[in-house]
Amino acid sequence: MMAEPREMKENKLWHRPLIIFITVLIVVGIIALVTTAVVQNKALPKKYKYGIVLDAGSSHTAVYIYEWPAEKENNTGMVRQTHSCNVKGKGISSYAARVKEAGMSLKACMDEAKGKIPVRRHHETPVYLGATAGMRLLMKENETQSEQVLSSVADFLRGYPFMYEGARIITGQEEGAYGWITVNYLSKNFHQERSTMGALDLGGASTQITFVSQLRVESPENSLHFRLYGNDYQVYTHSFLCYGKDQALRLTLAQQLQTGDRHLSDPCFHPGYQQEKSVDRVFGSPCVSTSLSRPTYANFTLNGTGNAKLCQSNVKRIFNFSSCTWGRCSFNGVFQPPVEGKFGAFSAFFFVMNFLNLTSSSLDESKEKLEQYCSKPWDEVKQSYSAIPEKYLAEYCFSGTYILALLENGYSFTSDKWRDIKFLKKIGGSDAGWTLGYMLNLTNMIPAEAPDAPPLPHSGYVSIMVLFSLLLAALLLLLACKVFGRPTCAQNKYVI
Ligand SMILES: O=P(O)(O)OP(=O)(O)OP(=O)(O)OC[C@H]1O[C@@H](n2cnc3c(O)ncnc32)[C@H](O)[C@@H]1O
Ligand SMILES: [Ca+2]
Repeated sequence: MMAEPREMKENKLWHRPLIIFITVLIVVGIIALVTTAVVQNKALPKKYKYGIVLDAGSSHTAVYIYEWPAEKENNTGMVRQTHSCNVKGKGISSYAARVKEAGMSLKACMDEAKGKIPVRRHHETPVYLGATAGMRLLMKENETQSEQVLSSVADFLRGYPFMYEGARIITGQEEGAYGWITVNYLSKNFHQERSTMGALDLGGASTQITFVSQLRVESPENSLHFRLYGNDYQVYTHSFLCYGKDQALRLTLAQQLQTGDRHLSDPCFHPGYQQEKSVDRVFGSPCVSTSLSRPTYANFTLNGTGNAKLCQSNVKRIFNFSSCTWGRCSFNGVFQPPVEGKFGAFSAFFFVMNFLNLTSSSLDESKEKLEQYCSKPWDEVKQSYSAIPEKYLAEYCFSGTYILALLENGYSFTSDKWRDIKFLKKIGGSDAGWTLGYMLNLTNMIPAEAPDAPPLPHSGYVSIMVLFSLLLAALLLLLACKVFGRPTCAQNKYVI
């Protein structure tokens, strides 16, 4: 080995601290880089937000509590139902004659909501009340009473520590649209290219049908346009007031009472079923056409005969198929394009079809099973289902027949299209219904454009940062070795 010239040796001596300094600087830099990346991207402790929606239906009121992670509120599918409470008693429209009590009827469920939502979130939790067909009917009958009922519930809700956001009657169009948004949001159908699902809702006083139609929606009142998460949707919707299952029963009974006989043989009720009913209950409804003549007697006796075929022909009479001024109609002169795609059928569609065990039957099978069920003697039925309230039990034969007639004859779900209907109550733990869609819309949680997603998941981002930092360190060390030629660098030790 040749001796190094003296000058070179001196130069290398001052190199040592410089190299150490640079190396320390690089190491500190890398540590800072990695730490920043980790701290910056560390999953923050989840902060939840809450929302309350009261569904003031014709038959009853339900209170729903929703929850979502605050930082992800614009992502589809993040909001979920955490709690629901059924208000005891009937719907708010039944308080027309004692309006002061309407608000108080909500107390138990609202107190429960107070306990379910963390106290520190109360003041920022919005509360919405939406009333549907029962209140729409009361509004027609007696506007003052309907306003009084609404102000009674509004005043009561204002007394809670939540953020009161209004109590109003929603339109049938809104009810259909928000039901459609709910089922598709919960099914995560607004993602990219997934096709949407139609929504079928059967209440006590109205029923809604909503679906995406490729065919032009001829009537403007049935046409909705949405841009959600970057996609455009042309949606058909219609709400039939008076065609919920309770009002449909009244319409059917009123038709049958036209014979003038106080003894009504009704094929929609089980053989052996007998009940004294009030004429006023039937004809007092604003749904019962004034063109029908009202019997002079106060009560009539309903005798069940249990014949689903006859029941079906009675039920069909409440639909008017004779006039249509559009290209095609469902019934009562209402425009409807042919049904398209899959459908989710919820509320009473589910309660009834689930009870009758028809949720996965074909149309023909459903008709057959229903005939058998309706023909069962009432005593036998009562014995077999002693846990079910008589009010519901007595009406399943009628309700099942009505549902089949509405879907097949009303909306034209043929045997092959029948398979596209899924009877459901919940989707991933949240109830199907208009309430979630209503809240998502009012809190601006459904953006028109898709939110920017981070290009990498958190773990991937950190891994890449660490890998690149190490690579950078190795390169810099190598560079340092080349430049300063220290003996610590393996190859250089022998070269120099
Ligand atoms: O939409 P609107 O028309 O305002 O009415 P609603 O919201 O009160 O209607 P629901 O979906 O709550 O209920 C629809 C109907 O189903 C009935 N119902 C509820 N639970 C039921 C069950 O378990 N079995 C049978 N019927 C049921 C209820 O009495 C109504 O007649
Ligand atoms: Ca409803």
